[in-house]
Amino acid sequence: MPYEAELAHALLTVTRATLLTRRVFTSSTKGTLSKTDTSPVTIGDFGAQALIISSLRHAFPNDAIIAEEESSSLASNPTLTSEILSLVSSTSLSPEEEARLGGSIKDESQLLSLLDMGKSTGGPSGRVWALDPIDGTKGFLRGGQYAVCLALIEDGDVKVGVLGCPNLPLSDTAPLPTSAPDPDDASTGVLFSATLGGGASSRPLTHTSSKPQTDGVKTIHMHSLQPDNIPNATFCESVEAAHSSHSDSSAIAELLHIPLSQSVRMDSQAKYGSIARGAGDIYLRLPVPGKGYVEKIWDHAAGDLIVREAGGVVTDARGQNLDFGRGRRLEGNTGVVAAPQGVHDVVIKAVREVLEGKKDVDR
Ligand SMILES: Nc1ncnc2c1ncn2[C@@H]1O[C@H](COP(=O)(O)O)[C@@H](OP(=O)(O)O)[C@H]1O
Ligand SMILES: [Mg+2]
Ligand SMILES: [Mg+2]
Ligand SMILES: [Mg+2]
Repeated sequence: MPYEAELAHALLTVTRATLLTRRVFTSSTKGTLSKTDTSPVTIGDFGAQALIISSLRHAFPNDAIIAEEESSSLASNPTLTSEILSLVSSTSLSPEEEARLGGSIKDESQLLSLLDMGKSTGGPSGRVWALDPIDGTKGFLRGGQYAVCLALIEDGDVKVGVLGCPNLPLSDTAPLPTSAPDPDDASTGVLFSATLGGGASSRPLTHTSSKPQTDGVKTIHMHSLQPDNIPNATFCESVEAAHSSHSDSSAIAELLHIPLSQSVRMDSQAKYGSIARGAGDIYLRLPVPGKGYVEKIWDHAAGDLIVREAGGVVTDARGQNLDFGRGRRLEGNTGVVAAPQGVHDVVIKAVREVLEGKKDVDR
């Protein structure tokens, strides 16, 4: 299977990092800092990023890396740096698995330099890994959903995608969660993955060295929805109204005769994983008027491939494919609309009607 080695590595390194973030999630102090753009970052984000970059440098030393965080956000904070080092030093993987990932991080200076190895500018050619160590940091802090996200992009196309979603139900048939997860619940925690042309899968996040990662793997599919059934569809969107316009999504739902009670708000790329396994149908991310925000590739690369491999279509709000070959951001796109193949056209038509109807007013 093409990209077998990359997928196996991505699954293991995302597992190790997600288990680290789970330890921070359940701890009372998360070492939260505010970045220059006022968005939050925690010792969980830094720890997961350092561990994943360290393993990628070990296994694929010639590949470029684009990652969200950088050491300057730590603002030379020695207390937090040493907390992160102790966090990355404790592992629940076996010695063999640790060896596959290149082992642990030695000291603070190695930790800081690893954090800064994700500054590639990307572009249309070559191999680049896109890493979001915690997507949905606000959800992570609120006790909601978050995801550890890693994708391999080659010549602008996503070839491998893995999402670690520790707070989603393990069961593919469980409904979209609407309340805060119970981190002690053994039926919580799932990994989603896909390779281009190889389909999409889910598997339990619960990891012990005696339980290989091939245990419990299931192929996942989106619901096969047809236009007549759209009023029965569930849609999901960001919890944060600043990240996706809630008023536009309500107008679109109304146009499609989808009751608002069928909308679920959740943080992170857990939305992509959820619709890919049929625990929801449509993901809307609608540009907030007047902001001119350009989406980051690490917020979408893994989820885009997982949904497409599960039988869905992912485009921006104008119906264009997401273009991951334009650098660190999705410079050619605005918003995201993901839906099953049978209804994506109809959803885009409604999205365009609502967004273009207000074009002269506020965008
Ligand atoms: N104004 C904005 N519009 C859209 N997305 C935004 C945004 N400001 C921040 N984001 C992104 O939204 C991501 C979270 O998405 P969601 O709202 O679906 O959970 C954040 O990822 P991080 O949490 O990794 O920083 C961040 O990159
Ligand atoms: Mg962030
Ligand atoms: Mg993110
Ligand atoms: Mg993040």
